[in-house]
Amino acid sequence: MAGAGKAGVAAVRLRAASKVYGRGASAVTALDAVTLEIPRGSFTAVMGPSGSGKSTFLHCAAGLDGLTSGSAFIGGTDLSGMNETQLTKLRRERIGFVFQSFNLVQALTVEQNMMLPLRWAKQKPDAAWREEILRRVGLADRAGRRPSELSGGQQQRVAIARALVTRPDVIFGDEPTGALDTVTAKEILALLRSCVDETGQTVVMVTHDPGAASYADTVVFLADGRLSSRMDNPTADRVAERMTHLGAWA
Ligand SMILES: Nc1ncnc2c1ncn2[C@@H]1O[C@H](COP(=O)(O)OP(=O)(O)OP(=O)(O)O)[C@@H](O)[C@H]1O
Repeated sequence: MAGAGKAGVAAVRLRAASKVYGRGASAVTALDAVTLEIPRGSFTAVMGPSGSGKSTFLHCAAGLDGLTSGSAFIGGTDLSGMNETQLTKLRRERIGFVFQSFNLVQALTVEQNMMLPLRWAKQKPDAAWREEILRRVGLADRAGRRPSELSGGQQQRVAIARALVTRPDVIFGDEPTGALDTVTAKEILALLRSCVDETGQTVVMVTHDPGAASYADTVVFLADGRLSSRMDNPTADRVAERMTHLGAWA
Protein backbone atom coordinates (compact mmCIF):
# COMPACT_ATOMS: atom_id res chain seq x y z
CA MET A 1 0.00 0.00 0.00
CA ALA A 2 1.23 3.51 -0.82
CA GLY A 3 3.36 5.15 1.80
CA ALA A 4 3.25 2.27 4.27
CA GLY A 5 6.24 3.32 6.32
CA LYS A 6 7.64 1.84 9.53
CA ALA A 7 7.17 -1.76 8.58
CA GLY A 8 5.93 -4.08 11.26
CA VAL A 9 3.04 -3.33 13.54
CA ALA A 10 -0.11 -2.09 11.81
CA ALA A 11 -1.54 1.25 12.94
CA VAL A 12 -4.98 -0.29 13.50
CA ARG A 13 -5.77 -3.95 13.85
CA LEU A 14 -9.04 -5.76 14.47
CA ARG A 15 -9.09 -9.46 15.15
CA ALA A 16 -12.43 -11.32 14.98
CA ALA A 17 -14.00 -8.09 16.24
CA SER A 18 -17.69 -8.39 17.07
CA LYS A 19 -20.07 -5.92 18.63
CA VAL A 20 -23.58 -6.86 19.69
CA TYR A 21 -26.00 -4.20 20.89
CA GLY A 22 -28.80 -5.32 23.20
CA ARG A 23 -29.68 -8.81 24.32
CA GLY A 24 -31.98 -11.67 23.49
CA ALA A 25 -34.56 -11.16 20.76
CA SER A 26 -33.66 -7.50 20.30
CA ALA A 27 -29.88 -8.09 19.95
CA VAL A 28 -28.26 -6.49 16.89
CA THR A 29 -24.89 -7.71 15.63
CA ALA A 30 -23.39 -4.46 14.37
CA LEU A 31 -19.90 -5.91 13.78
CA ASP A 32 -19.54 -9.56 12.96
CA ALA A 33 -16.08 -11.10 13.32
CA VAL A 34 -14.20 -8.40 11.43
CA THR A 35 -10.48 -9.02 10.96
CA LEU A 36 -8.51 -6.21 9.37
CA GLU A 37 -5.09 -4.55 9.45
CA ILE A 38 -4.53 -0.95 8.48
CA PRO A 39 -0.87 -0.17 7.77
CA ARG A 40 0.89 2.90 9.14
CA GLY A 41 1.11 5.79 6.74
CA SER A 42 -1.99 4.80 4.77
CA PHE A 43 -5.37 6.38 4.04
CA THR A 44 -8.32 4.01 4.37
CA ALA A 45 -11.97 4.78 3.62
CA VAL A 46 -14.71 2.71 5.23
CA MET A 47 -17.91 2.41 3.22
CA GLY A 48 -21.11 0.40 3.23
CA PRO A 49 -24.87 0.76 3.19
CA SER A 50 -26.65 2.53 6.03
CA GLY A 51 -26.63 0.33 9.11
CA SER A 52 -23.74 -1.81 7.84
CA GLY A 53 -21.64 -1.04 10.93
CA LYS A 54 -19.32 1.78 9.80
CA SER A 55 -19.77 3.97 12.88
CA THR A 56 -19.55 0.95 15.15
CA PHE A 57 -16.32 -0.08 13.41
CA LEU A 58 -14.86 3.40 13.87
CA HIS A 59 -15.90 3.67 17.51
CA CYS A 60 -14.56 0.25 18.43
CA ALA A 61 -11.30 0.68 16.48
CA ALA A 62 -10.71 4.06 18.17
CA GLY A 63 -11.48 2.88 21.70
CA LEU A 64 -14.63 4.98 22.00
CA ASP A 65 -16.67 1.83 22.51
CA GLY A 66 -15.76 -1.69 23.59
CA LEU A 67 -16.11 -4.89 21.59
CA THR A 68 -18.37 -7.75 22.67
CA SER A 69 -15.70 -10.22 21.55
CA GLY A 70 -12.44 -10.24 19.64
CA SER A 71 -9.77 -7.59 19.94
CA ALA A 72 -8.80 -4.15 18.68
CA PHE A 73 -5.25 -2.79 18.65
CA ILE A 74 -3.81 0.67 18.12
CA GLY A 75 -0.22 -0.07 17.16
CA GLY A 76 0.90 -2.76 19.57
CA THR A 77 -1.63 -1.76 22.25
CA ASP A 78 -4.55 -4.11 22.87
CA LEU A 79 -7.58 -1.94 23.71
CA SER A 80 -9.63 -4.83 25.07
CA GLY A 81 -7.48 -5.05 28.17
CA MET A 82 -7.76 -1.35 29.02
CA ASN A 83 -9.96 0.37 31.59
CA GLU A 84 -11.75 3.67 30.90
CA THR A 85 -8.94 5.80 32.35
CA GLN A 86 -6.35 4.08 30.18
CA LEU A 87 -8.59 4.38 27.12
CA THR A 88 -9.09 8.10 27.73
CA LYS A 89 -5.33 8.59 27.93
CA LEU A 90 -4.78 6.56 24.77
CA ARG A 91 -7.44 8.53 22.87
CA ARG A 92 -5.95 11.83 24.00
CA GLU A 93 -2.38 11.01 23.17
CA ARG A 94 -2.44 8.60 20.26
CA ILE A 95 -5.65 9.23 18.35
CA GLY A 96 -7.06 12.25 16.55
CA PHE A 97 -10.74 12.62 15.70
CA VAL A 98 -12.44 14.62 12.98
CA PHE A 99 -16.23 14.56 12.89
CA GLN A 100 -18.87 15.84 10.49
CA SER A 101 -19.86 18.50 13.00
CA PHE A 102 -16.64 20.31 13.76
CA ASN A 103 -17.12 20.23 17.57
CA LEU A 104 -15.12 23.38 18.21
CA VAL A 105 -15.40 25.37 21.42
CA GLN A 106 -17.00 28.62 20.31
CA ALA A 107 -15.57 30.68 23.17
CA LEU A 108 -11.98 29.78 22.24
CA THR A 109 -9.83 31.04 19.37
CA VAL A 110 -8.58 28.87 16.51
CA GLU A 111 -5.25 28.43 18.24
CA GLN A 112 -6.79 27.65 21.63
CA ASN A 113 -9.10 25.07 20.07
CA MET A 114 -6.20 23.48 18.27
CA MET A 115 -4.09 23.28 21.43
CA LEU A 116 -6.83 21.75 23.62
CA PRO A 117 -5.63 18.13 23.31
CA LEU A 118 -2.19 19.19 24.54
CA ARG A 119 -3.78 20.85 27.55
CA TRP A 120 -5.83 17.73 28.25
CA ALA A 121 -2.70 15.59 27.92
CA LYS A 122 -0.81 18.07 30.13
CA GLN A 123 1.85 18.45 27.46
CA LYS A 124 3.77 21.66 26.91
CA PRO A 125 2.87 23.52 23.73
CA ASP A 126 5.83 23.97 21.41
CA ALA A 127 5.79 27.25 19.47
CA ALA A 128 7.49 25.86 16.36
CA TRP A 129 5.09 22.92 16.18
CA ARG A 130 2.09 25.22 16.66
CA GLU A 131 3.29 27.41 13.76
CA GLU A 132 3.91 24.40 11.56
CA ILE A 133 0.42 22.99 12.07
CA LEU A 134 -1.26 26.34 11.53
CA ARG A 135 0.68 26.72 8.31
CA ARG A 136 -0.04 23.20 7.21
CA VAL A 137 -3.80 23.60 7.59
CA GLY A 138 -3.65 27.07 6.00
CA LEU A 139 -4.78 29.02 9.06
CA ALA A 140 -1.60 30.89 10.01
CA ASP A 141 -3.40 34.23 9.55
CA ARG A 142 -6.52 33.13 11.46
CA ALA A 143 -5.00 31.93 14.75
CA GLY A 144 -6.75 34.57 16.87
CA ARG A 145 -10.21 34.22 15.26
CA ARG A 146 -13.21 32.51 16.82
CA PRO A 147 -14.92 29.60 15.05
CA SER A 148 -18.00 31.73 14.30
CA GLU A 149 -15.80 34.00 12.17
CA LEU A 150 -14.71 31.11 9.94
CA SER A 151 -16.28 29.25 7.01
CA GLY A 152 -17.26 25.59 7.40
CA GLY A 153 -14.13 24.48 5.56
CA GLN A 154 -11.92 26.65 7.77
CA GLN A 155 -13.63 25.26 10.88
CA GLN A 156 -12.92 21.73 9.69
CA ARG A 157 -9.29 22.77 9.17
CA VAL A 158 -9.18 23.79 12.84
CA ALA A 159 -10.60 20.40 13.77
CA ILE A 160 -7.88 18.71 11.67
CA ALA A 161 -5.23 20.89 13.31
CA ARG A 162 -6.61 19.82 16.69
CA ALA A 163 -6.47 16.18 15.57
CA LEU A 164 -2.83 16.57 14.48
CA VAL A 165 -1.46 18.46 17.44
CA THR A 166 -0.56 15.46 19.61
CA ARG A 167 1.19 13.74 16.65
CA PRO A 168 -1.30 10.87 16.93
CA ASP A 169 -0.77 7.36 15.58
CA VAL A 170 -4.10 7.49 13.75
CA ILE A 171 -6.64 10.11 12.69
CA PHE A 172 -10.18 8.76 12.59
CA GLY A 173 -12.70 10.71 10.52
CA ASP A 174 -16.45 10.17 10.75
CA GLU A 175 -17.91 11.75 7.60
CA PRO A 176 -15.46 14.67 7.90
CA THR A 177 -16.71 16.23 4.67
CA GLY A 178 -20.39 15.41 5.21
CA ALA A 179 -21.33 18.99 6.08
CA LEU A 180 -19.24 20.72 3.42
CA ASP A 181 -19.91 21.79 -0.17
CA THR A 182 -18.12 19.86 -2.91
CA VAL A 183 -15.27 22.31 -3.49
CA THR A 184 -14.54 22.72 0.23
CA ALA A 185 -14.80 18.97 0.74
CA LYS A 186 -12.09 18.45 -1.88
CA GLU A 187 -9.79 20.88 -0.07
CA ILE A 188 -10.30 19.04 3.21
CA LEU A 189 -9.70 15.65 1.55
CA ALA A 190 -6.53 16.99 -0.05
CA LEU A 191 -5.40 18.14 3.39
CA LEU A 192 -6.04 14.70 4.90
CA ARG A 193 -4.22 13.16 1.93
CA SER A 194 -1.23 15.43 2.56
CA CYS A 195 -1.15 14.35 6.21
CA VAL A 196 -0.57 10.82 4.91
CA ASP A 197 1.81 11.66 2.05
CA GLU A 198 3.92 14.34 3.71
CA THR A 199 4.00 13.34 7.36
CA GLY A 200 3.23 9.63 7.28
CA GLN A 201 0.01 9.92 9.28
CA THR A 202 -2.52 7.12 9.19
CA VAL A 203 -6.05 8.22 8.31
CA VAL A 204 -9.18 6.07 8.62
CA MET A 205 -12.33 7.75 7.36
CA VAL A 206 -15.97 6.67 7.24
CA THR A 207 -17.77 8.19 4.27
CA HIS A 208 -20.86 7.74 2.12
CA ASP A 209 -19.30 9.63 -0.76
CA PRO A 210 -17.44 7.69 -3.50
CA GLY A 211 -15.63 10.91 -4.46
CA ALA A 212 -14.28 11.24 -0.91
CA ALA A 213 -13.35 7.55 -0.84
CA SER A 214 -11.29 8.02 -4.03
CA TYR A 215 -8.73 10.02 -2.00
CA ALA A 216 -7.92 6.89 0.00
CA ASP A 217 -5.32 4.23 -0.80
CA THR A 218 -7.80 1.51 0.05
CA VAL A 219 -11.56 1.30 0.57
CA VAL A 220 -12.97 -1.39 2.84
CA PHE A 221 -16.64 -2.20 2.34
CA LEU A 222 -18.87 -3.38 5.16
CA ALA A 223 -22.20 -5.15 4.69
CA ASP A 224 -24.32 -6.41 7.59
CA GLY A 225 -21.42 -5.90 9.99
CA ARG A 226 -19.04 -8.03 7.93
CA LEU A 227 -16.06 -7.05 5.86
CA SER A 228 -17.48 -7.68 2.42
CA SER A 229 -14.61 -6.57 0.17
CA ARG A 230 -11.78 -4.09 -0.30
CA MET A 231 -10.49 -2.01 -3.18
CA ASP A 232 -6.99 -0.61 -3.65
CA ASN A 233 -6.36 2.57 -5.64
CA PRO A 234 -10.08 3.39 -5.79
CA THR A 235 -11.74 5.71 -8.27
CA ALA A 236 -15.08 7.35 -7.55
CA ASP A 237 -16.73 5.40 -10.40
CA ARG A 238 -15.47 2.02 -9.24
CA VAL A 239 -16.50 2.76 -5.66
CA ALA A 240 -19.98 3.87 -6.76
CA GLU A 241 -20.34 0.70 -8.80
CA ARG A 242 -19.34 -1.47 -5.84
CA MET A 243 -21.77 0.40 -3.57
CA THR A 244 -24.59 -0.17 -6.06
CA HIS A 245 -23.67 -3.84 -6.02
CA LEU A 246 -23.97 -3.84 -2.22
CA GLY A 247 -27.47 -2.43 -2.57
CA ALA A 248 -26.47 0.80 -0.88
CA TRP A 249 -28.56 2.96 -3.15
CA ALA A 250 -31.32 0.51 -4.04
N1 LIG B 1 -26.33 2.08 20.51
C1 LIG B 1 -26.97 1.20 19.72
N2 LIG B 1 -27.92 0.37 20.23
C2 LIG B 1 -28.54 -0.53 19.45
N3 LIG B 1 -28.28 -0.73 18.15
C3 LIG B 1 -27.35 0.05 17.60
C4 LIG B 1 -26.64 1.05 18.34
N4 LIG B 1 -25.75 1.67 17.51
C5 LIG B 1 -25.92 1.09 16.31
N5 LIG B 1 -26.85 0.13 16.36
C6 LIG B 1 -27.27 -0.75 15.25
O1 LIG B 1 -26.10 -1.38 14.76
C7 LIG B 1 -26.13 -1.46 13.34
C8 LIG B 1 -24.91 -0.75 12.76
O2 LIG B 1 -25.03 0.66 13.05
P1 LIG B 1 -23.93 1.71 12.61
O3 LIG B 1 -24.37 3.04 13.13
O4 LIG B 1 -22.60 1.22 13.00
O5 LIG B 1 -24.07 1.68 11.01
P2 LIG B 1 -23.55 2.71 9.92
O6 LIG B 1 -23.06 1.88 8.78
O7 LIG B 1 -22.60 3.68 10.53
O8 LIG B 1 -24.89 3.44 9.51
P3 LIG B 1 -25.13 4.90 8.85
O9 LIG B 1 -24.46 4.89 7.52
O10 LIG B 1 -26.63 4.93 8.70
O11 LIG B 1 -24.59 5.92 9.81
C9 LIG B 1 -27.46 -0.87 12.91
O12 LIG B 1 -28.38 -1.92 12.75
C10 LIG B 1 -27.84 0.01 14.07
O13 LIG B 1 -29.23 0.14 14.16
